[in-house]
Amino acid sequence: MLQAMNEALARGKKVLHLGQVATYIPELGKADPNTLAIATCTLDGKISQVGDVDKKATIQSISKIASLGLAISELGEEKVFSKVGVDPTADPFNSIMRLEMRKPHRPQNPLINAGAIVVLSILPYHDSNSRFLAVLNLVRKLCGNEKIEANEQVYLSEKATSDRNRSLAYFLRSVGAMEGDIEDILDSYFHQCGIECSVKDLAVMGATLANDGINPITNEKVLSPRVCVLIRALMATCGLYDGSGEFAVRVGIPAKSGVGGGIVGAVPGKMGVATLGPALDDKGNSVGGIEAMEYLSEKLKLRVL
Ligand SMILES: NC(=O)CC[C@H](N)C(=O)O
Repeated sequence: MLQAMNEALARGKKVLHLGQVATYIPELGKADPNTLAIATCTLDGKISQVGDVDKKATIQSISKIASLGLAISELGEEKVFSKVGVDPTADPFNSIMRLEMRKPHRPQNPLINAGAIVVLSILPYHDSNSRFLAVLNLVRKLCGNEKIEANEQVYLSEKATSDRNRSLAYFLRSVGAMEGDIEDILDSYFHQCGIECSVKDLAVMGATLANDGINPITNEKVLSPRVCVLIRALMATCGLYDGSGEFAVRVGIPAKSGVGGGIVGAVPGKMGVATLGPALDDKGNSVGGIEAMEYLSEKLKLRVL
């Protein structure tokens, strides 16, 4: 295992120069583009990790898995998927265009920004902080790490600059696709995107999703098997936005990326696999992470798609 991971790391490091760290959230611009780490967690709880494993990064869009899991668990799939669709998009994660063009004006899936914001708006909590704490609690359980916290600088940096997400949310409310206090809903969105994890945390999250909701480290039942089936299907089709098709062809594992540089993969019945490398391609996905996962998937025969 470790040998294959070290080879994957070397492959990934070779392409880091092709990517750039996200700068549209100013704090993310401080990340070191030359770092890359890989971790795996098997369903019998064995963790392996290589590379810059001490680095942490904010999970950004990976948090959308947790808020979706929470929403389906608390409200049921029928209610959630009456507000957001389950179809992939060929548009960037923060695109506005199709929200106006498509009728009804419903975000195409819960893993693009518009969809994730709508999902947060229907969660049965009364304010930003209680919504955020529920998502944080679920991330901690998925990762089996009670010490996970948000990086307040990254959260506040996004909050201070996120005109695009504000535009999405106010537009959605204007067409009746969501209700509520937009600034309060967005505050919990920015806060959950700022949750900070190590590559090991992400590998355990992937393993919990691969294990139908039972965390292989803590043995806690975190999500139901049905919720995990839905999340994995959406990861496979929408997890890397407009890069999802290419990722399915190259890697073949249900996965979710974030602009902090993380990618979480869930190989059903086998393992979680994660990478952390903040140099991103033009779709906001980790260049080194994709390259490393492609190698590892081939070498360890992890492909399921
Ligand atoms: N792709 C991402 O990780 C996007 C998340 C980020 N917080 C945003 O809304 O822009």
